[in-house]
Amino acid sequence: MPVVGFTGVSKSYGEVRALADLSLELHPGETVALLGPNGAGKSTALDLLLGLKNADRGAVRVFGRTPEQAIAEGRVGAMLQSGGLMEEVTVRELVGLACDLHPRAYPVDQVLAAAGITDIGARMVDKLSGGQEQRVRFALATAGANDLIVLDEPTVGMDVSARQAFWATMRGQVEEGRTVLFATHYLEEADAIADRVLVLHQGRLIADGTAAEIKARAGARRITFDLEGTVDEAALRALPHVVGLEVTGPTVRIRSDDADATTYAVYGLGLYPRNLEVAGLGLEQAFLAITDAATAAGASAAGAADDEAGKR
Ligand SMILES: Nc1ncnc2c1ncn2[C@@H]1O[C@H](COP(=O)(O)OP(=O)(O)OP(=O)(O)O)[C@@H](O)[C@H]1O
Repeated sequence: MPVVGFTGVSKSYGEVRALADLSLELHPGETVALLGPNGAGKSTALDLLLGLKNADRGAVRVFGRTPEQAIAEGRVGAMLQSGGLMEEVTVRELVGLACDLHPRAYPVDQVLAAAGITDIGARMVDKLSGGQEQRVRFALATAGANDLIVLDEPTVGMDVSARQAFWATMRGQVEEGRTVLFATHYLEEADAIADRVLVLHQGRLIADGTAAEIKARAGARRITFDLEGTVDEAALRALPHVVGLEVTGPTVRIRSDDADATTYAVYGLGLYPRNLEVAGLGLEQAFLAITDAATAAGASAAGAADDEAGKR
């Protein structure tokens, strides 16, 4: 049974369509990054998964149950961006409360230690720095033995060492067999941590695979070299497998989905490229390439629809 199942899920806020016919499954033990530009629908998807909002159409299942049932059974822990922490309590009291409420709670001291906040246990919650507050949220999400942990931009506001400690703790959770789903704008985190990456764009799933697969799909490699004399952009653009071209003075940057064939063809033009480098695209560049292509496809589909409407 999948840990999470979205089947044909749509959700709108008035005129704004946040999710459009979204279907996906998460499997036990996966660490999944949910990526997408601002407004892509990530938080909406997580809110539906946690039963905080209802879908207009389609079904959301968590361990084969409704989100509310799965949460009531203590199978899901969540760390969200929104919502303030309770005031006028200490960190230890707040985490203790979360442990009291959890059907499968860990001892408070263990939760505090795992989140790296033992030393601020006596501090009032409303006196914390942004990064400390994030760690407290993390402690609340891991107060008990959850099978699924859902994190919305978990490391925002954390410094470098807090981030490293956070992900080390999460790795420990995954090693114990938990499934982790996290939304993020930090693509290097997705690349380093996730074994599966989902890309949402305008409420639709436009990519689903390992980071390596997504990089490969995005037009894979970047070829950079310098040329002497005038650069014939049209000739370079017409080379086989070129999916992007950028020329700055003597420097040519080509994005190619077959770097070997493109490089061979550069020599075939009788050119002598200097300082030649071939490098893989990073996940960030791949993400931009995929989402830009989806935006362009959406715009041309809208344009075609307008043309059709114009003909009528
Ligand atoms: N309560 C709401 N009322 C009206 N529109 C909303 C509401 N919540 C979200 N939206 C809209 O729905 C769309 C999806 O929003 P959502 O917050 O799910 O995106 P996101 O991918 O999490 O974005 P971000 O990366 O900026 O956090 C956006 O266009 C947003 O403006």
